[in-house]
Amino acid sequence: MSASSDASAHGATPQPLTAGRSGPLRGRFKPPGDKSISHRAFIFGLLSVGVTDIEGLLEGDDVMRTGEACRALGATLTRHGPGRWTVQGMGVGSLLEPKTTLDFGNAGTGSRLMMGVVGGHAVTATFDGDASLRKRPMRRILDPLEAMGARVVDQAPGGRCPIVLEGTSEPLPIDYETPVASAQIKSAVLLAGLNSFGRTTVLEREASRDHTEKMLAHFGATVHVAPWGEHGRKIVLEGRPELKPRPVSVPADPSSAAFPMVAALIVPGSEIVLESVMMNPLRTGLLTTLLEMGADITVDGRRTEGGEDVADLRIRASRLHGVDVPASRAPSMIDEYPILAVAAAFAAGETRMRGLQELRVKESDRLAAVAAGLAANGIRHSVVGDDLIVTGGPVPGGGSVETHLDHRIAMSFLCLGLAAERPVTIDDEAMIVTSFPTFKGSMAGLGAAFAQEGGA
Ligand SMILES: O=C(O)C1=C[C@@H](OP(=O)(O)O)[C@@H](O)[C@H](O)C1
Ligand SMILES: C=C(OP(=O)(O)O)C(=O)O
Repeated sequence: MSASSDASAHGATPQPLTAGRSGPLRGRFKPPGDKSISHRAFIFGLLSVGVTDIEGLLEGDDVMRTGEACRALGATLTRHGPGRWTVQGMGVGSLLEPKTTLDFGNAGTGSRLMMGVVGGHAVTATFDGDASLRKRPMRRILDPLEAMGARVVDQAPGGRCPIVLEGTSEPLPIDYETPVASAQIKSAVLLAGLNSFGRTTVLEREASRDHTEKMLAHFGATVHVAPWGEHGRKIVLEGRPELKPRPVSVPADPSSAAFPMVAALIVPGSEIVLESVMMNPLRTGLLTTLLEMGADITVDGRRTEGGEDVADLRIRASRLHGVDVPASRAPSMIDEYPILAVAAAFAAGETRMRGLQELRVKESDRLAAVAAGLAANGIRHSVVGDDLIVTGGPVPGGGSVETHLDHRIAMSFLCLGLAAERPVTIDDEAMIVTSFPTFKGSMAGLGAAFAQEGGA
């Protein structure tokens, strides 16, 4: 049960990749489907009776692992074309016991949301994943699930995967205040609460992404969301709804859009358009921050697609300046700090990113991984408590970056290399498939080519 070393933890030879100085980026494309909504599309398909149609699904490894888990719990998943899937569901209360371990690979969201599903059903399942997932804290999910009546049969030290979870056929309705702003904790509790005879309440001090609440309502559950405290929310779910299949159209992922967006800002002469990017206000913290930094980004054609606001973003290379990013903004851009640090490296003056403690428990310790990557490339920075401070200026580059099985570290430092003085190499590109499998092709379409080792 011990974690293997990072470099070979996905069972394959590491694949280094190098990014050198690029000419101007030009062109337009629609980033891939949102990862959060794609996981949930499969899960809500499983929990509905009948056939759910999905379009625009992100076919990244993380989401495919969730799909496999849905199959193991009884759903029939069929692919009809790129991003087009149907799920023949089982319904709340009617899941099958999985015969094999649910292997979630690199996926925190998939594993944690599915723990909620299993915890609220009369099934026992084993949860596991790669060396990165095995390091991530799961007590934050298991604690509320135990309060609802689920039982942890086995767990690795510190409440980590592999975990054997025995769910309950009648989860107790609870009122639960999440200890950190986390859509994964909130979602696990709500998904477990679906099979409860009572009302499940989740309280969060800072609002986190609200895709689960929106999709619960879309699939026919009764869910009330109200403001709570200064920035928080109270979510109340009535248990035992019969979820009805509803079509899901997955909008483009703002967390994936972030990479070409920052690349276009820092590579001189660039001008690109990113089409139909989701503008859910609980996901747009990076856009807000980049605009404050002086980014030339125009938001055109605001419209609604699949229940979410979307827009086309026109991004032109810009002279950025440093800003102070408040901790209260973190939930709306939690996955975007590595690429914001890259933007900050090219901005005049200091950028202070406050309150990044949750970055320490992502696919890697992102605070440490970003700091190491900045150091390797000659960028002035410091970590003070949970704040990251980056001082922009000429970016020497020339560094080798350890990605620690973290897709966002990999893509961020490749983008850095496109505008640095010397090429930047990452130790392994393999994890990029978890969230943005078409990253290299999309970037190449804009004119940014990366080179395998020896081919630079
Ligand atoms: O619910 C989700 O889909 C996600 C929630 C966030 O995690 P936390 O809830 O742990 O902050 C985020 O980092 C992750 O990429 C996706
Ligand atoms: C944190 C992330 O994902 P997850 O928690 O699902 O592994 C991410 O995609 O940046």
